[in-house]
Amino acid sequence: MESIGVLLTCPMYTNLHEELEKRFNLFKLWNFSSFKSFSQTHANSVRALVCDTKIGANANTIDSLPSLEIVSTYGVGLDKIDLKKCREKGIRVANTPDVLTDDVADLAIAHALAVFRKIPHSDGYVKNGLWKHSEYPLTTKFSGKSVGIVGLGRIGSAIAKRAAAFGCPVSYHSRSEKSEAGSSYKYYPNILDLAANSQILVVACALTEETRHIVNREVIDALGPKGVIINIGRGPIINQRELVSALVEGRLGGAGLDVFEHEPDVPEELMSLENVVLTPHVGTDTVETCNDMADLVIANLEAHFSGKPLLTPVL
Ligand SMILES: O=CC(=O)O
Repeated sequence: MESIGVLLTCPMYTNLHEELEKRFNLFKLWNFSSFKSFSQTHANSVRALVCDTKIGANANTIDSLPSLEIVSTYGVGLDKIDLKKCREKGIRVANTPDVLTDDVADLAIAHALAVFRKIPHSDGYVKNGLWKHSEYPLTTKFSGKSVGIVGLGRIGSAIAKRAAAFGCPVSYHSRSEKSEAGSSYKYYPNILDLAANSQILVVACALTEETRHIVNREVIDALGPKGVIINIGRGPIINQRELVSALVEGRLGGAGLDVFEHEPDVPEELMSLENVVLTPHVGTDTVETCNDMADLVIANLEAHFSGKPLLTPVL
């Protein structure tokens, strides 16, 4: 397959780059001054595109690559891929679900614990020598808090399982009631009712036109000044301006955020809040999971170019 042109949209994971380079004719977009300068010389050679959550495959990219057959994304989210365009042009799409579920769910729980028990803040307290002067103030219990999950897909379900193990009653909102959730988790057809009946709201749904800003001022106010929002999904699912003002004004109790509306920019107002825990979109970023994701990206490409069924097809 050495002659098959594969375009990598941005730096992802060194092992993935190396493994792709062994198997394909790999083009790294960031080695060119612009997409235009790349496509002027190499557009016809590209039969596959490997993208991620930072740089995906928009309509312009897809239209500029006349030989494109498959988009294999290093991640589960599809919000940076123009799926409609891929469908129209018969371009296959694959992602890396399942292998990353545990890590993202673990991080959601870690964020909840970090916010309620103020772990990063109390870590700073010890490291800055403040413990010698006074005891650390009391924090808030996480076990047993009611957890409302927005989106009970693979990741949302894994978070529900973990939250239940902490004795947290779990409810959820999604487009439709999930039969497999049975009587374990209460379903709210309306996100406002979910927020009003939860102490923690965990955002775990995909970003789509329907879910953009689904967590708005009303939802934040329904959660209230003791409520906590955890977001391991995508930044734009929450109206970030409203989230920041609710945190600054004390209308929301705290937040654990792995994703933001304009990554890597994070609102300055959040930096000094001790009830806010921030991580740089690292839900899937463990060595184990990144290796599994890289293997899956490659396995999907190899399956496609050998005429076999994709392992994890989206389209
Ligand atoms: O954000 C990470 C992913 O979509 O896999």
